[in-house]
Amino acid sequence: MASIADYYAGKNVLITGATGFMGKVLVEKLLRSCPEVRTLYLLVRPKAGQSMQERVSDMMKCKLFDRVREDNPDFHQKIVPISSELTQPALAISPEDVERLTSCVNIIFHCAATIRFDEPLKHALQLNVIATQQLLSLAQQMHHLQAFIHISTAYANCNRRHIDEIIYPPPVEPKNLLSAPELRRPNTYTYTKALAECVVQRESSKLSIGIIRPSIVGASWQEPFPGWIDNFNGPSGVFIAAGKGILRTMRANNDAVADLIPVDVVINLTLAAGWYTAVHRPKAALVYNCTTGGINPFHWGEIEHHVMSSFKRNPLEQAFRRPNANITSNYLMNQYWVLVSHKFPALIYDLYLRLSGQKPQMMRIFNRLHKAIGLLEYFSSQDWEWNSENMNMLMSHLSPEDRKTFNFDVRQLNWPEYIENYCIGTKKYVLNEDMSDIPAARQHLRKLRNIRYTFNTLLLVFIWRVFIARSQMARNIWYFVVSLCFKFLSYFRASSTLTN
Ligand SMILES: CCCCCCCCCCCCCCCC(=O)SCCNC(=O)CCNC(=O)[C@H](O)C(C)(C)COP(=O)(O)OP(=O)(O)OC[C@H]1O[C@@H](n2cnc3c(N)ncnc32)[C@H](O)[C@@H]1OP(=O)(O)O
Ligand SMILES: NC(=O)C1=CN([C@@H]2O[C@H](COP(=O)(O)OP(=O)(O)OC[C@H]3O[C@@H](n4cnc5c(N)ncnc54)[C@H](OP(=O)(O)O)[C@@H]3O)[C@@H](O)[C@H]2O)C=CC1
Repeated sequence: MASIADYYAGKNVLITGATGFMGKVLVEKLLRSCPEVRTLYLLVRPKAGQSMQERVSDMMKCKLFDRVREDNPDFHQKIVPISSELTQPALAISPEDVERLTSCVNIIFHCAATIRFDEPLKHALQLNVIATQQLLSLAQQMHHLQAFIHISTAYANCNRRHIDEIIYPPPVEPKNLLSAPELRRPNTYTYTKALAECVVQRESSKLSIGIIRPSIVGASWQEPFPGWIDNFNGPSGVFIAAGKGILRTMRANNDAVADLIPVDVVINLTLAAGWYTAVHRPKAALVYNCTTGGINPFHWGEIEHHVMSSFKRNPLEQAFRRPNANITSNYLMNQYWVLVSHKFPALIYDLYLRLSGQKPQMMRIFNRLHKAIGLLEYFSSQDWEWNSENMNMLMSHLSPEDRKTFNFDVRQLNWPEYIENYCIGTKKYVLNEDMSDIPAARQHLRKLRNIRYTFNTLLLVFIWRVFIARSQMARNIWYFVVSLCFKFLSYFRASSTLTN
């Protein structure tokens, strides 16, 4: 049977969401590991004053593409951007482009979505559900289509604790969408992704379909290099906030499984699923839960430990305080620490800014942080069990060579090493900080530690003085402790003179 790279040779691939985090990694891996692929058609919209061509050429200049550039400096010739706004009727693709796509596309990867948890329901439905439906209609007009791969999320059915690789009944009948009385999901994102799965499944008698359900997608594990990440989504923003010493507390369950999955693992599985769907043409849509928890579990408490230790060794520049975040599942405890470790220092710092004639900003930053972590806590406070039989089945169909090139065997993942590279990745690729500045960043942390020691000592002395002045008992304790110290010191001196 043809290897994965052999299968993609000469194929025309259509990708939505190629400018996003996962889409970029998909484009890069296809170009690097399937160098004979014919053309990648990317559905892109103009954005922020840039045309779609400018956006795609900027994307190809990014460091992620360094290895591809080395192997094939002309790789951009394989990329054809197609103008498309997915929320518009017929995806706003011109008739000429429709003609072109329907005549040649062999495989579709549908990655585009809004992943914001606070997206207004109407827009989330428009993009995650209705655009998916429209893309499926376009797919049905394609004469040579062999597979349609839809990227969903492992949390589409987060109202269940155990999640099989099946499509569950939708939270509401998709055609009654806008009159739905309640979400029955923590946010509009998971709700609309569940509906999208249902919409996709309904076309599975007409198309060969695969559905990939990744859990929390994190930085790359191995490819194209360890630690690549380019956004603040999910845990990345939390890690950065903790590394900067801003985030000191968060509600999470230490013992719950932290189901992170590296982006390169998801993309390798996606490409392998594309190959399997096209070659084996399964009768029903196959769902692949792409998770780590059941195979190589790691917990939020362990993540906290390794993130803190990594940022102490490789500090971020200009940290607000020394990294020292603690997670707790106790609501009251968390509220206490929010008050003491977030709001109080923010208040003092803003006061300092005001007094020095600058604009106060710390409280505003903390309010935004609290909004963001408030939306994530649902996922860090409980755990789920995902069945991953289809992932194992797919692995068993790969040749030994493909298992190496398209590795998605997370049993080999060494978590402490992965988290270290992840934290360094946020520093290098999200914050664009230079590794050569680490000695200065360490020096800054030492300065912060000394400020904290001085502040704590002054505070202690102040409290003690106030206490001693008011209570006879406190004075007695004080004299007792001081005389004990003197006795201990003189005993220590005497014994050291004797031994000399
Ligand atoms: C050590 C501790 C260990 C414990 C650690 C526990 C981790 C527990 C993770 C669970 C994770 C579950 C994940 C579910 C699994 C999916 O299904 S994955 C899909 C994941 N989707 C997301 O993560 C999206 C969540 N984000 C959102 O919904 C919105 O961004 C938020 C959080 C509501 C914020 O909205 P907003 O205030 O309007 O801000 P937004 O426009 O997004 O961004 C404004 C600016 O802030 C930046 N920013 C955004 N978010 C952040 C952030 N978190 N921090 C800093 N800056 C940020 C943006 O880059 C942007 O910068 P500029 O472009 O203005 O320069
Ligand atoms: N990140 C994660 O942790 C997880 C992600 N997923 C799923 O993986 C997929 C990719 O996620 P990720 O890469 O992280 O998301 P990103 O937000 O990074 O990328 C989203 C992509 O969709 C495109 N897009 C959004 N709106 C439109 C529109 N109206 N018209 C055309 N294109 C549009 C964006 O284009 P533009 O650049 O123009 O905005 C971008 O390319 C999604 O389906 C998501 O649900 C699943 C589980 C976890």
